[in-house]
Amino acid sequence: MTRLDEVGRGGVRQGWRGCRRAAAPPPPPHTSAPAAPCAPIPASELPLPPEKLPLPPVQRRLSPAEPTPPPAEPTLPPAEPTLPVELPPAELLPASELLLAARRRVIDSLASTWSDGSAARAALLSCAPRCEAQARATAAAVVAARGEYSAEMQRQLVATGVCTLAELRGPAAELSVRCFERGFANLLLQAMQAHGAFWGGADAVPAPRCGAARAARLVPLRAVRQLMAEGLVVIDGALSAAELHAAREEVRRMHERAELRPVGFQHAVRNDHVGWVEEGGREAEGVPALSAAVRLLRAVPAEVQKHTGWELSVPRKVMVAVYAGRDGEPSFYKRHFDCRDPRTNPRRLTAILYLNEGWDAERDGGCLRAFTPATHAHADGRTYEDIAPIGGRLCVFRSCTIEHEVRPCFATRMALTLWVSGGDAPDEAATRGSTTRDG
Ligand SMILES: O=C(O)CCC(=O)C(=O)O
Ligand SMILES: [Fe+2]
Repeated sequence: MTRLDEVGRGGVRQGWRGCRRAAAPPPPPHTSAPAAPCAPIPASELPLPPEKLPLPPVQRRLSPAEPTPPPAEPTLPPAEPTLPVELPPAELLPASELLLAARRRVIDSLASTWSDGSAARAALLSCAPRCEAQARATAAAVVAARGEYSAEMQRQLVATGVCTLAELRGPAAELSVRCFERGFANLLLQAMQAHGAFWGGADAVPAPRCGAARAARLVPLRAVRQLMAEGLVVIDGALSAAELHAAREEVRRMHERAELRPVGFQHAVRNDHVGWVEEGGREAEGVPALSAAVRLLRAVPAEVQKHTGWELSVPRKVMVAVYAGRDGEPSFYKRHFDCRDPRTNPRRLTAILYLNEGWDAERDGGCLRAFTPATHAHADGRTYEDIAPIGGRLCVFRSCTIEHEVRPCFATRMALTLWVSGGDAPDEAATRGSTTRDG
C-alpha cells in the first residue's frame, strides 16, 4: 500500500519553506476545445472535525493527460455600484464618524470579495440594520465591561440594548470601533451565508453540463478513486507552458488594474487578493487564456460525478487569487476548512489550478499544506502533505474534511479556485470502476 510519505517527494527537501510535492512533469502539448457555458458561486471560510475517510491510498501523483486549450471570448469587469449607505435612525446614529466609516468599509469589503458584488451588496444592505444594532450593542458592552463607559451610557445600554456611543472619545472610541467592525462583519457574513444566493447555488449548473473531453483525459478514474479514498488528489500537467504563461500574464494585468481585492475583513487570516472570473462572462473579456483555464477547471466535477454518481453543481464563477505579500510581509492563508459546517455551507469539493512559472518551493515557500486524516499519518507521525503550487498542477480535495493552509509565500503566487457543491457524497464503493474506462 502506498503511504502518503512515499509519494510526491519530488526533488525538493522539506524545510519550513519547502514543499514535499515539488517537481512537475513537463506540460503536454495543447489542442483546442470548444467552450461550454456554465454557472456561479462565491467566498471562503473555516474548521470542522475531519470526517473519517476510508483507507486504501492509491498512488498520489498522477501523470497528466493531453490538455486542450480553447481561447475564449472576452468581457470587462462589472463596474462596482456606488454604495447606497443606509443610515440607521437618527437616535441610533453613532456620533463618531469612525463608526460610519467602519460600516461602509465592512459592506464594501464583503461585497467586493464575493463573486457577485452587486447582488451581495443588495443582500448585505438588507441585513445591515439588524446586524448593525447587534454589533453596536456588543461593542458597547465590551467598552462598558472595561469601565470605559459612563454610568449614564451603561444605563442606556441596559435599558435599550443599544447605545449611541456618542460620547466616546479617545481609546474607548477606538476600541468600540474595532469591536463594532469585527462583530458587524461576522454577523453580516453569517446572515449572507444563510441567504440562499450567497453560495452561488442559484446560478450553479449540474456538473455534467460542464463536461469536456479535455477534463476527461486529465482526471482519470484512478484520480477520482484517490479523491474519494483519501480526500485529496493532485494531478500535474493540466496546462501547457504556453497556456500557463498566457493565463499568468492575464492575471498579472488584472492585478495591476486593481481588479483583485484583499479580503479586508479577514486580514488576520489571509492576505491574498481575489477576484472572480466567469467563463464567457464580462470579467473574462480580454483574458482568453484565463477563461480557457476556468473552462477546464469547471469541467473537472463532471468527471467526479461520472465515476461516482455524486451529484455535483458547478458555480459560474471561479476565484482568481494572487498572493503577493504586503508591506514586505510574506503572503499566507492560515489553517482552515473551506466548509466548516456542511449543514449551512454547500461546498463539497475544492478544485485549485495553479498558475505559477518556475516555482521553487524551497526558495518561494507558498505550499498548500493539506492536513490528511490521522489514518493516513506518515511514518514520522506527520499528518499533512505539502503541495507546491506548480503551474498546471490541479489539486482537488474534499472541502469539509481536508483542513489546509497556504504556507508563507515569498514570490507572487497565482491560483484559480472553484468550489463545487453537492449533496451527500456516495460511499467510496459506489465509484463506478467497472463501467467506466480509466483514462
Ligand atoms: O491556493 C491555495 O492553495 C489554497 C487557497 C485556499 O485555501 C482558499 O482560497 O480557500
Ligand atoms: Fe481554502
